[in-house]
Amino acid sequence: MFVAIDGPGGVGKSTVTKAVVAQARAARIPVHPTREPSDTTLGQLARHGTDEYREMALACLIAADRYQHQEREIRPAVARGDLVVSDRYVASSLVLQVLDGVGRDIVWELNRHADMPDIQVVLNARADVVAQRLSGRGAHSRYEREAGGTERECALFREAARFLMASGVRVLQLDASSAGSEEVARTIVTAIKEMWTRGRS
Ligand SMILES: Nc1ncnc2c1ncn2[C@@H]1O[C@H](COP(=O)(O)OP(=O)(O)O)[C@@H](O)[C@H]1O
Ligand SMILES: Cc1cn([C@H]2C[C@H](O)[C@@H](COP(=O)(O)OP(=O)(O)O)O2)c(=O)[nH]c1=O
Repeated sequence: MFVAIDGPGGVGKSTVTKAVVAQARAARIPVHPTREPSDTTLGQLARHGTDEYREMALACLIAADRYQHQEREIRPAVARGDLVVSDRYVASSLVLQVLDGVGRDIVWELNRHADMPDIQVVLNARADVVAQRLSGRGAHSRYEREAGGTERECALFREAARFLMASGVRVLQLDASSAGSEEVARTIVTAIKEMWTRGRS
């Protein structure tokens, strides 16, 4: 089973992903945590290259890393029977590459051969709350440094959630404005357990 957790920078994805992994392990589910960009050489080029690479070049670099990640890590872990939990996936491209000036149709086409997650979590929150968390943690990328970026990012994640749902993906939209990360994680793990048990009965 494959779960992706996406949302604006600073909303709490990494924190919630760690809590989901811990709670799923406590429920004796074998978990393979991962993230995108991946921790390979290609992924590091993307993660640390958002100032150097832009638009189509970055969209292709991110997609290339995603296909490599899928082939080498996600599919083998799913085949072993692990729950794969990825901090960021295609939904992030539908927002960040679009913010970067690439049309959504082109981003979607570049990602056409990417396996869709069994559950796509879109973690969102009020833009002022996200901006505050981001300033507390410090910006990690060009997108996070741009003024007014958070508001557009939050709105685009809502749009991406609708787009993915319309494309047949099971999307779980959660608001992390006032809920703590453990509470958000519990909601996600409940949805995972439901599907996990069904898949094994
Ligand atoms: N549910 C939450 N409530 C309050 N603060 C949170 C919550 N989730 C994360 N944080 C804090 O917000 C900041 C950004 O979280 P992080 O997990 O790094 O976000 P992301 O991975 O989405 O960029 C961190 O300082 C983290 O401790
Ligand atoms: C997954 C993904 C990441 N990125 C970029 C956004 C970020 O600048 C960078 C790293 O992701 P990010 O999760 O923000 O890194 P950190 O763990 O440091 O907070 O990769 C895209 O542009 N598109 C994508 O689809």
